[in-house]
Amino acid sequence: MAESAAQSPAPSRVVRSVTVLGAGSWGTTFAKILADAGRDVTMWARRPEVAHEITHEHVNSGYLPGITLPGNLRATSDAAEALEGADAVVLAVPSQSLRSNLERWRDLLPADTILVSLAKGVELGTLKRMSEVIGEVAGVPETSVVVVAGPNLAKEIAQGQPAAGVFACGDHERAVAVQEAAFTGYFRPYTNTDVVGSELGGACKNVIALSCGMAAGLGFGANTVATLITRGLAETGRLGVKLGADPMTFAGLAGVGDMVATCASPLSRNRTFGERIGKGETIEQAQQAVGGQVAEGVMSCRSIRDLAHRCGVDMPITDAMYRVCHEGRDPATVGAELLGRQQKPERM
Ligand SMILES: NC(=O)C1=CN([C@@H]2O[C@H](COP(=O)(O)OP(=O)(O)OC[C@H]3O[C@@H](n4cnc5c(N)ncnc54)[C@H](O)[C@@H]3O)[C@@H](O)[C@H]2O)C=CC1
Ligand SMILES: O=C(CO)COP(=O)(O)O
Repeated sequence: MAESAAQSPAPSRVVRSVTVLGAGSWGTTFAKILADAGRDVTMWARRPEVAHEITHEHVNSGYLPGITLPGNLRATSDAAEALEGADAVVLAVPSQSLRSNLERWRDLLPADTILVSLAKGVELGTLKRMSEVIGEVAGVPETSVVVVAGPNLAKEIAQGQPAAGVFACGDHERAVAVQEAAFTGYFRPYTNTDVVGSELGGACKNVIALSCGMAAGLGFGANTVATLITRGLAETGRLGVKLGADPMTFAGLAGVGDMVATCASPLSRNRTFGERIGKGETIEQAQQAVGGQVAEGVMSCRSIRDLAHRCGVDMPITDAMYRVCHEGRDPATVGAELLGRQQKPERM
């Protein structure tokens, strides 16, 4: 059968060895996917004891308790050793620390390696998307960065539960090469050329997941959550379109897919954080509830709000999350204000 134009062609670039920089929940899970797909994978962990545990005991007990990692997955806390000869380098640290980490790694990156971003956020201050930060720091075109997005709660994928992701890149050949490298029986990656939409989908849904968690914590049910998901998608789409995204991306894995998974799952750190706040806990208590891991939406509600203001885009739910997380406002009062805004048509 002739190959249809819609199918991904066989990659002309082949990714054999991959370095994953960051040994948190998604970094370790993504490394497991690549190792299960037969790649030669080395992880970098900040703490030597974490690297030792991954290599010798095949577990990362702090981030993925109960998960056995493949025997061909090894880790080191020496970034130079981890990066040597990598065909692709996966950046798996939180978005607000990506710049400072990458500045340390920049001179160690192999020439023409494929840079892959797992981070879902918008940088505070610069208001840049992660591929823009990576392009700037690494001195490569931002269009060469492969962005991973979609409904990918780490724990479920680490357990081998079926899921799909989307690998977005302006250079289709690079996206296809990473797609091929991460294709396993349980994880199905698609490609997309809309990097702006894919990155904004991933960053904005964390903020909306905070709001869904708060609604649940306040005792509200499925209608409230569905309303927040749908209107959250509407404000994400408004920002995305203003910044050049394809609106159809928000109907895909990076949009509605990730929005539904994160807003509905008790595994989501953002939703959990929001739920604790809704139940009356402080920011510090909510932070403890996510076990020291990063709930990206807490910082992203500020950067995305600033980006929306700069673009003249109305993002009322994001604005509400900013008021709760950064101005100490009461979630019930902010929720009532959100509901009582000037009435308007659904689509405008
Ligand atoms: N966990 C998940 O299910 C998913 C996470 N993501 C995104 O992937 C990115 C990484 O997430 P996770 O691996 O889950 O994060 P995590 O909080 O589980 O781990 C972060 C890792 O980065 C390292 N790190 C280096 N510098 C750091 C710093 N300054 N502050 C904090 N940690 C630092 C930590 O040691 C740790 O190994 C985030 O942007 C997240 O939104 C995306 C999809 C799924
Ligand atoms: O991005 C994620 C799922 O796609 C993970 O969400 P949390 O960071 O809220 O756990």
